[in-house]
Amino acid sequence: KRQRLPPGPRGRPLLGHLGLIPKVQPWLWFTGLARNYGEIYTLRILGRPVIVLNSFKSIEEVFIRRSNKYSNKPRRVMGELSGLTGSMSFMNPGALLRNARKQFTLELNARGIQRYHTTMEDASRMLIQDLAADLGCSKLEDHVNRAVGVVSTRISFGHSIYDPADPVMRQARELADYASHVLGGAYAILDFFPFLPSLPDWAPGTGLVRLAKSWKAQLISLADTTAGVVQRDLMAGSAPTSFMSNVYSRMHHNLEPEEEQNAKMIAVTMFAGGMLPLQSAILTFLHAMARNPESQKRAQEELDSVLGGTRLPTVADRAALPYMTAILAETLRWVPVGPLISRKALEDDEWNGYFIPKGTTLVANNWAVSRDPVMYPDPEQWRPERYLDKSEDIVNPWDYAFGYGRRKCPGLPMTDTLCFMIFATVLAVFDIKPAGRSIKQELQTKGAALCRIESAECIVRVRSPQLVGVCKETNEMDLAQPAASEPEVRP
Ligand code: HEM
Repeated sequence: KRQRLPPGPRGRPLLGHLGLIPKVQPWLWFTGLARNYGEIYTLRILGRPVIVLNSFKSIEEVFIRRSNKYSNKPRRVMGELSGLTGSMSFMNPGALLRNARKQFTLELNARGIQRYHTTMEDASRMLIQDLAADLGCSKLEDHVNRAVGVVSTRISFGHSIYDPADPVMRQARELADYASHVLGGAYAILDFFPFLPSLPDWAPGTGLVRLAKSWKAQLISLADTTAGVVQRDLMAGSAPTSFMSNVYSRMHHNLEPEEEQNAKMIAVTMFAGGMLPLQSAILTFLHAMARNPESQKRAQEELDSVLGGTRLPTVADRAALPYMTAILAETLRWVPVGPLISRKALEDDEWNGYFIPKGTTLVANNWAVSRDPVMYPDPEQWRPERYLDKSEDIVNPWDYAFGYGRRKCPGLPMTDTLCFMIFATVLAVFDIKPAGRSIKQELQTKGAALCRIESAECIVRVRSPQLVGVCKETNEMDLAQPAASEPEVRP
């Protein structure tokens, strides 16, 4: 019997489903289709198949068990034109990606990240100070960006940038935002008509090419600026430990120009690439706490029982705070930062009685996984307890929220520790409350390749003035210096 693609909804003549996929919260549309067409279905875009996988089991079988065939990314011409193919998320498997992931992981695996624990604890305290000075949370996103930025820049090139309006931070945030739109297919017209870039400048559609060139210039300037800072510090003999300083020191400054260029791109990815997902997770947490006072109270009781209300949490307290870890798991599930993850089939394949032609785009619908009512009863409800009840057959959100197989997010260990520190410190010091009288019941999300809640809608009230005082003792000088207690773990 001739094998076929998974069945799916009918599209329009020629266009297929092009134009039918909503620009706002597309993950809801993809998930809605799964209710009618089952956990695997096919869409068509201009005649090309797109297979959507909507269950953890099917994604695991394809993206993880067959990751040798499904680790390629769909082509993004706009990414190529703007130089983004030098950053990991846009690379295809090969020596360049292998090397980038190896270097990244060497710096930020669970052991490597220990060198930055103190920086993370200090950044959490800085966030407390910012919130204490703005209890109405009128500049909440700035405060979150500052805390995340301080850690990301410190790890990547050794300097903590405190001002969210700093040009380097602004450029990095803009670039990250642009990259997430490219990944999310905002400029897909170039993928379907890849000849557009070779048309003369005056031709319609070529404005995108000029736009790509300006982003490329911004990317190069950012990479050169940060590497320049590290070189200056090394010359002065005062370079704090960081990814970039470690690369230069390890290679005794004998880097080939191409190796140096690759390392610079990894450094930029390390701080710019992580900022938006971290920001999303922290805002989700604050929003969830504001609308779930019972859950907040339980977490605070757990914190008080361990800290006695007299000291701030540290990374070492993690094992004694299982409910805090459950809150982090529920944050990753409730608003999955990467709701739709794409791959391209490397070769013709057969799976589950279906034929998958070479070049087919496959989409892992992480939103659908997070809403699976069998794994997560009442999936729209915020319920961290679900991870503590060992009798429930439950998939750990760490197994999908960070992606799959050979492309799984290398920022996981950093996220895990930083989010834990920030969540625990905020709850030890503040009560989080809704910003208005009531809070919208329906969860509103926004974004492209990266998803986040529309608005955190919260304010804070000090529950421990004593701990706010402890946070004030952390000053910016402490953050700027490598802490003496940071262990040296590099081989
Ligand atoms: C809440 C935090 C985060 C979440 C939920 C998250 C999620 C993801 C997801 C879903 C992917 C796609 C994986 C795939 O294609 O299978 C990814 C890739 C990636 N993430 Fe994260 N991420 C987070 C934080 C970070 C941080 C802090 C960094 C940097 C320090 C980072 C760096 C990267 C990189 C470089 C890739 C590309 C990997 C590749 O394509 O090989 N992420 N992340």
